[in-house]
Amino acid sequence: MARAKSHERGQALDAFIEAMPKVELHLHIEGTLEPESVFRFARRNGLSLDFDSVEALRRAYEFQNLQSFLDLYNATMGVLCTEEDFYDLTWDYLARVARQNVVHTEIFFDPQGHTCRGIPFASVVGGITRALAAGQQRFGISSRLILCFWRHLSEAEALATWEQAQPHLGCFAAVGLDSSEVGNPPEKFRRVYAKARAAGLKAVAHAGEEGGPDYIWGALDALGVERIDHGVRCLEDGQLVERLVREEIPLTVCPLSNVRLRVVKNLGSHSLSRMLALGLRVCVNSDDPAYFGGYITENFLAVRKALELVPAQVLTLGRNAIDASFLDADEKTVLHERLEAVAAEHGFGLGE
Ligand code: HPA
Ligand SMILES: [Zn+2]
Repeated sequence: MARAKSHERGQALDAFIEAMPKVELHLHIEGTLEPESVFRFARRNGLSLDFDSVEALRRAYEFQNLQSFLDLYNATMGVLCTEEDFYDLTWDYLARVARQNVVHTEIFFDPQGHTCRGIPFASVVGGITRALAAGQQRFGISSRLILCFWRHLSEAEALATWEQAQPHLGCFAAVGLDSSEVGNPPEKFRRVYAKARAAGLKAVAHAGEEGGPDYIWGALDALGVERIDHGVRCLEDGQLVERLVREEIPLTVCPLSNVRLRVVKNLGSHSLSRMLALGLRVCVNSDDPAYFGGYITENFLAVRKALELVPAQVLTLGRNAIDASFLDADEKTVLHERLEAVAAEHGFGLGE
């Protein structure tokens, strides 16, 4: 009887999760490259692949750690060649998450993964930004674009990328830092981040995914970031947790990614609930959904079930994402009102 009741409550919360207007803040657009699209882009660009079928490629989506994922991710993005490819990739993502009620998304892209193959910077940015504008028109999804530096490359290469970005600065809300974390600490990118912040961009960085708490301290102190991407390893350092809580630094947590990259053993042992209880500003995101088994709704549904989240926790995650976004205050107010309205319709009112 008690079990039936709790099953019903779970189902009601899942219905709310599906309907909830969602904000995504940690999404690599190249990580939305579904196996079918890898083949479609390869075909139209006359490229051959190391895999002879979509199924064979999907079977390769089995990772031991961050690096084994990055090796495949960096290789498959090689099918993206033309502005049209970047447009289609971004459009496909927006069309898919429109069905998941995503209302705002802040998207990373990795320019160095393309310019290193001779693809013009302008083709990459042009295709993505045209699709984002079309997505706003067609689906009402607002967006921001975040230029990421690959941290396994040198500081000089990041500075050269920053120079290439100059004609397009109006397209970017922020700079970010991704790729192989351990051995490539934030301090390596102090100067390029200083330039980006001086140009009026905001700053975020992946830190505390595979790297320890030092990488989070470094991102805050050397790079001046406003958000930490992942950040789950902050729990190993009480003083750091205190600071993140006190300074209200958002952490863009990606549960399915953490499982697939073996940052955590399984979802049931994920620290998301603990982080919420500590007052950390966590939100739920998909990272590289084509590779990790789910977009934002699947991430929410999976943690709801594995961690037995209650409505108040789901609402806090939704509210945190709105607050952590780079939208202005009026835009945030509108999204909060939309979220609370849908929550009320589902019987999960304010104060839950
Ligand atoms: O989760 C990630 N970590 C680091 N680099 C990445 N590039 C795409 N996804 C990731
Ligand atoms: Zn990421």
